[in-house]
Amino acid sequence: MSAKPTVSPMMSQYFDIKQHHQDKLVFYRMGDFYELFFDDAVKASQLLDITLTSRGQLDGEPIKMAGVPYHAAEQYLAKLVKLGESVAMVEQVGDVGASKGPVERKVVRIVTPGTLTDSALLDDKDSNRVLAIAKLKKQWAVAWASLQSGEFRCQLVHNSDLNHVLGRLNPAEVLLADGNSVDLGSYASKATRLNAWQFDADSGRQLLLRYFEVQDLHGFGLEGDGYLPAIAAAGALLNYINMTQPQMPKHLEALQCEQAQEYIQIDAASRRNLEISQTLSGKAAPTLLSSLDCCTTHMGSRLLHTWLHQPLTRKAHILLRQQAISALLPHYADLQAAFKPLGDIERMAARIAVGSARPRDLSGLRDGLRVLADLTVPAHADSSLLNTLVQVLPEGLPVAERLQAAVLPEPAVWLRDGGVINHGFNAELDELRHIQTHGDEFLLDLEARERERTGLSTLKVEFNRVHGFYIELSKAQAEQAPADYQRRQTLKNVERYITPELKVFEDKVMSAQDQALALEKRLFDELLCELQAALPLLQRIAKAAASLDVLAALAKTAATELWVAPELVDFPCVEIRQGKHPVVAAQVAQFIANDARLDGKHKLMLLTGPNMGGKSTFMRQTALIVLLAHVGSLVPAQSARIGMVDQIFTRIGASDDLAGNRSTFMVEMSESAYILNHASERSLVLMDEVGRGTSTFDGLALAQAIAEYLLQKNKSLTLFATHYFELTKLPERFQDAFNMHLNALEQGQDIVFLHQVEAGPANKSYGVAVAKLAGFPTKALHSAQQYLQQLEQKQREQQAQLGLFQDWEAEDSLAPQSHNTPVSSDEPEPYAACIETLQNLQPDELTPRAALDALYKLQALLPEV
Ligand SMILES: Nc1ncnc2c1ncn2[C@@H]1O[C@H](COP(=O)(O)OP(=O)(O)OP(=O)(O)O)[C@@H](O)[C@H]1O
Repeated sequence: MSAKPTVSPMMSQYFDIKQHHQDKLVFYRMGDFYELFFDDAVKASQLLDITLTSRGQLDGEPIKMAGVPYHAAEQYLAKLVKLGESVAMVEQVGDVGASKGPVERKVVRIVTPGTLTDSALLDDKDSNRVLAIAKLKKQWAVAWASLQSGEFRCQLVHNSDLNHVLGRLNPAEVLLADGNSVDLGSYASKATRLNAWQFDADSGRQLLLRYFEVQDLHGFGLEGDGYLPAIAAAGALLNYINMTQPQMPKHLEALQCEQAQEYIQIDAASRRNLEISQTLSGKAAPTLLSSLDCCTTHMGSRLLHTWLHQPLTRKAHILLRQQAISALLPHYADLQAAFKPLGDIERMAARIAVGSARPRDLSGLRDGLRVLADLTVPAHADSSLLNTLVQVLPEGLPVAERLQAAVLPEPAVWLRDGGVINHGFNAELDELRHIQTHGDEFLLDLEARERERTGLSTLKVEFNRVHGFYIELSKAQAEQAPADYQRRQTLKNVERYITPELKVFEDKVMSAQDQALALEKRLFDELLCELQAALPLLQRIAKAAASLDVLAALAKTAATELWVAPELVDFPCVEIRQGKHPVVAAQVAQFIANDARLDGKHKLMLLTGPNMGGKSTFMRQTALIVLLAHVGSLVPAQSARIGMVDQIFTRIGASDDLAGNRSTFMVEMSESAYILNHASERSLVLMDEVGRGTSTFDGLALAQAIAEYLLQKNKSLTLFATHYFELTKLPERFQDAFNMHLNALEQGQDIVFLHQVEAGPANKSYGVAVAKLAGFPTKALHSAQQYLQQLEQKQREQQAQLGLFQDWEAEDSLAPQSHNTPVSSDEPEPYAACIETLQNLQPDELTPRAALDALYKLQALLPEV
């Protein structure tokens, strides 16, 4: 498209627009359709499964074209943004009648995955964040925003921690400068590249100052050169939002700079492994979130998602939530019942902020604010958090009252239809409406009069949108129509007429109607402006309501499942009595509760037991209980004492990283390396069968080295599940390592899992029995059993030999000083002589001592052999 060929004026207009939006699909409005041309048309036809056709020609070649109807555009947009595409919406902005060439068109908004505001395009339970990554002189920072909640934050990060932050915030779109090479992992497909200049810190600062109308950024804690990358990221983000929206949203909160240590650090792989909000297979359920989400509102569900992904590190903050949940245990049902009629006031406020609110948003907001203002939550002496949240709610009453006066109880869906502004709100509107309502009386009167005048029984006075008012007569009576009836429309069975009197009336009503519609629109816009000024208040109320909703949901789970408040302590410790997995417990008929204990003297639990015995479930349940304790929730256990944790790491399961082109083993080793390099004494580490992605010896050696490193260097609290029985010897050398196992019963060839965690190592692996359970063909199973017996026999023999040698060596007086030193001071005998000596030994001379001596002599000779 570089050399512009001779093109039609319309195509020329299209090219002018397209050249500024090369990386987006351009939806070009043509009458009732949005049309896409050239490569955009090909791409859209593939992605949306719509017909690819052509419109006109360029240089003799047909111009490829695909189109979607205007009224159905939203569903196509939703599909495209889900696939990570961005779309520039081009509308006709000029006056069709007045323009000589093609009507003037402009990009009125850009729809991108992270900057959606249209409710039809958004997932109700997703926070839909857009995040920018900036790098200045080796220092990295991220800034993120949600146009739904108004959240606007930034954080300085280490390159290696980017992964944590992305996992925690799960942005729908990631902005970064062209040429900035960074490993986004699974977020690579969500990247939008911007020009490097858009990340200029000076321009960013100016933009932030203008947006927040402040003199400097001190108030945001962002002054000082160290924060330049954060300013650059926040500036680029603000600029991008501005670019994509029809008007700059007014509801972004004062920019907050977060500290990394505010939340437990959990890298993306560990989040996935714990199945916090997504199962390992990418589904939304069953997960921790899906099990706990009994929130009444969507904004509550979104906040719960955020809380679960951001376990707190400050004990005082955690205790505030814990106390609030405990205080709600007897009352959660009342609160949830009261919240039932509450809509998603957070999203209503967001649509007010971006100027896209519809009449029902205002009535919903009015009703929601009223519900909250009327809420009677008993004062809670035990929970300052509850008291603070509840106090915010009545603050919305003046806005609710204003909306009550301004908006009809059940306003129309679309403003363009009228019927939105309340009676008595504006005298002029009432007057115009009066003309219309009295019109009905006039029409009834006219109908009666005309019937009487003409004597025609089928005569009716009616109205439709296309033809306006008319008098209708049946075909049979049409001939008797008076002379002043002018024909307006002929249908199969009826004739329609207009009279001078009806025309005068129509003009009056129509103009009253047009005027009323225009006035309603103006009043609605004024109301939106008024509400925009109240946005900080609306957001505060929405946030308080969402928090109460989450606390009530967590209280409900805790009350129905009999969860307990964990005791939080300042030293590394996990002591869980009768703990349960919060998700699996609900899925199996009878879940077996188990104890878990890790502390300064019990740092590394070696967990053995049969496949399917419940090792992974037990490890994950321990981590999830620790995580829930830091969220402030009660936990599924009889009692729990949890030390404050800084990071949670998991190395569980085997999966290829196809996108990153890494093999299963490579993924396993990278994740293990990451853990060894980052885990601290206050970290919780879950290692599930490390080393199984390679040969037995390599795997065992690596697993052993990893366990020892964790014990000696990281000193983290570790759950280490393994099938290498050799590792169960570790406690002999390390006092703070200990063995536990999941037990099972063997019944003939079958196995019964008891799912009970007990002290000591497992004595068998039951692999073949599990294969039987899995439906192995009998023949294959039989071979496996035979191989197993052979291998076990071989191992027994080897161990017996080893035992024999060990016994011999234990006889101190007999043992040589060194294996490599011949026992006697004689010169080593030649190899053949040695063999001869051995061969010549009489049976009664063949004592262990004699055999050992001969062997040592042989060994000493080996280099020469
Ligand atoms: N405590 C428990 N009570 C009841 N059922 C359980 C319990 N723990 C696990 N299970 C059941 O056993 C199944 C297997 O558990 P899990 O995946 O934890 O075993 P595993 O020992 O890690 O197996 P593998 O070594 O093959 O990975 C679970 O899906 C669950 O249905």
